[in-house]
Amino acid sequence: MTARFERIALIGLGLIAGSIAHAARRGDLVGTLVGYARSEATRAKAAEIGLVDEVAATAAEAVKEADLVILCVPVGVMGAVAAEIGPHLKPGAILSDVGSVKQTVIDAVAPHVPDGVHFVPSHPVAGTEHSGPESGFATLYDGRFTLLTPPEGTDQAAVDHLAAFWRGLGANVEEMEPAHHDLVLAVTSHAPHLIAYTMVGVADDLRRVTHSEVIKYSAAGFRDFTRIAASDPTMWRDVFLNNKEATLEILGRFTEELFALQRAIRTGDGDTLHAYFTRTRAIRRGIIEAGQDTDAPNFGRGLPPK
Ligand SMILES: NC(=O)C1=CN([C@@H]2O[C@H](COP(=O)(O)OP(=O)(O)OC[C@H]3O[C@@H](n4cnc5c(N)ncnc54)[C@H](O)[C@@H]3O)[C@@H](O)[C@H]2O)C=CC1
Ligand SMILES: O=C(O)C(=O)Cc1ccc(O)cc1
Repeated sequence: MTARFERIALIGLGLIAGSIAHAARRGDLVGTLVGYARSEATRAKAAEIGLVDEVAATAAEAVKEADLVILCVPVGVMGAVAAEIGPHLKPGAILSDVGSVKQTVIDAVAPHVPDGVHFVPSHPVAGTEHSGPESGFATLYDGRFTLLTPPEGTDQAAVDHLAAFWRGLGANVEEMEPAHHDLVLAVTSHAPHLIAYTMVGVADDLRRVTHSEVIKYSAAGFRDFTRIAASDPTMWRDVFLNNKEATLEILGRFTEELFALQRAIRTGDGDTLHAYFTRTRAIRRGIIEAGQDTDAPNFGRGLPPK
């Protein structure tokens, strides 16, 4: 199965599209890259830095003749963009997206996909807190997962072609049910982002009492929170509004556990705290042992011998 496409259109030209462009060129996976973004300033910047071969004046213009179209816009506007480009998609083309939420995106996009166009939703589980056309880089997807969530009955050749493309970009590819994807991501990404936003907000409130000490004495954990809390506000507003149920479910459980630990602290119940932290430490070690933390210093080598 070839991983290459002759003409790829990227709608939205930020971190994720930019990284696809760089990685596709690195892997010689594309003939011509065409791009479109809503703002004139973003289109001008993309043209200036040569992010794509052609910058189109409209989304409809961008997708004409493209064999692969990838929607790289915030989750909340996927449906509107699909409505705009739907009538202009080439028969036989693959339409995909990179949204962090899958079920609502599928519900919003699918009605605008004409017969003969194959809709294969995807989610690269890789990113940074940066956004915009200059933030992309070729290695973003290396060794990371991209999850494909094709609706039932999707053309298998189209799924295989898109999977081969993502592998060419450096990713490991797996398929998942959309609703399951949204629950998993609520636990591993969406709820943690909300917690980071909250923690940084609390620290900012405290700063008025402690002056600059909150920033000055930030330990590594809090610095990571500030990095995550610097992520794009539009993108994350849309993630929460579109993965409402799963995120609320996980946050409900989170607050219950938090209350239990709060109580253990108040009552001096060290056994509960120690048992809890022992369990969570084992989870982290399990991730490293399975070789699944590509950022860990010992990635791929497991834990040092005991
Ligand atoms: N940032 C991250 O770490 C990750 C983001 N994603 C998903 O990827 C998508 C894009 O995110 P980023 O590249 O980070 O965002 P970004 O903010 O860097 O880029 C978004 C782009 O979409 C354009 N845009 C916004 N509304 C538009 C519209 N109505 N029509 C045309 N263009 C429009 C903007 O001009 C910008 O070029 C989002 O759906 C996000 O959930 C997925 C994985 C990781
Ligand atoms: O920067 C981080 O720590 C991230 O968590 C990146 C990220 C953000 C959104 C996604 O849907 C997937 C990955």
